[in-house]
Amino acid sequence: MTRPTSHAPTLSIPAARTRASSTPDQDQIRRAPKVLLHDHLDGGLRPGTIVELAHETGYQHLPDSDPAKLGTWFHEAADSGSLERYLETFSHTVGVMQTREALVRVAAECAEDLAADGVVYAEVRYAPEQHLEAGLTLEEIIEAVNEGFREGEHRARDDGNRIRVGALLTAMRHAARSQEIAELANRYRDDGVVGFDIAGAEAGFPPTRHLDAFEYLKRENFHFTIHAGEGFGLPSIWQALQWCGADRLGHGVRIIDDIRVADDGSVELGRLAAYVRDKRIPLELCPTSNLQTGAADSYAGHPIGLLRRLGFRATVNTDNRLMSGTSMSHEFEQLVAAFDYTLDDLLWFTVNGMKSAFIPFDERLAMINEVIKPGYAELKAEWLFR
Ligand SMILES: O=c1[nH]cnc2c1ncn2[C@@H]1O[C@H](CO)[C@@H](O)[C@H]1O
Ligand SMILES: [Zn+2]
Repeated sequence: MTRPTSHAPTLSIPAARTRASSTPDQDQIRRAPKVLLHDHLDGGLRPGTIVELAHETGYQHLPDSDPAKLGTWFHEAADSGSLERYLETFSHTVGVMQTREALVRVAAECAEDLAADGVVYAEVRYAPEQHLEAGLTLEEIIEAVNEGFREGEHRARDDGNRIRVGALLTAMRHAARSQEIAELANRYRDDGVVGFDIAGAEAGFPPTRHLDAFEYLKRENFHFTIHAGEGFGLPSIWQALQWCGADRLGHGVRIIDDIRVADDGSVELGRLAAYVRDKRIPLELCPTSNLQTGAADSYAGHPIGLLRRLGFRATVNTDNRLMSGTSMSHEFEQLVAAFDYTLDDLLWFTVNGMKSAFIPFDERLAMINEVIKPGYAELKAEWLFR
């Protein structure tokens, strides 16, 4: 009697696991479904569009009229190490975004560009009060941007890319229009606007200056995020959460100041950091932008590595694609290079982003289960067909 030869079928299992979770390449990162919660409309224009709009609208102050050189100018000027100087560059983008046509175009191209980069859900913010110079009303501005987003979504679909874009209305923290902008955000909540934000220089302009606006939004059961913990540290984060009641933190990267890592590698969270982690407060982290404004030194040294390990609700974002010469794919590429992240890590950040979005829960869940997870599952199986 011959005994059947025994094979070792388990051999292929660890190999499959290793390959499925190996380092994603550039093309996979681009095709991976991505979620973007923190992107400024006036920080993401195509350089060629700025040049054309400047010509059409008579804007005379551009530092360069060659699109490639202009793109480089933005990147270099924003690379100053200071948030205040970084923000000065916005005068040129805001300068060419003063007409209805310009706003529609910029918003449409924004949606198209994000979709081409594999972003499936984005919340894009801008400050309506900065687009009043040529006589548009705040309502006309909001409607023009909404129209542009819808147009961009359609054009993306024609190109085979699916994206959904919601607007966040920002009030400038040095100004005094936050109540008015908050009311407008609430008024347009069923028409393209998903939340509210404050932005601009942080030091010297604490979020409590705008407490009325935040309390109003809370009474209306609406959503808001607050730029905090970028140009200023823990007190700003604390106010944003405990006085103003922010749903998310724009950046929030300086929460790292409340985390102590001992020489033996043990980690201790201060009360605020523990609150942020335990209450699952989403952090809209923007690595490249932080390098430019001095909030972090290098990708490898960026707090996102530790925050991810500690299980904070960390999300990855672009902030300003033009000023930072970045995209969601570029942010992910840098993190993969710095932290050796796998597709599973990128999926984790993406699901965190979608969980933290301001659209209804059932829609977030459907995005996660029907778009994001299947997208990553497909990428993870690709090695089988190579
Ligand atoms: O990272 C940032 N921190 C604070 N403010 C910002 C940042 N990026 C852009 N803005 C400001 O937000 C306005 C509306 O989009 C921009 O005009 C810019 O002044
Ligand atoms: Zn920002």
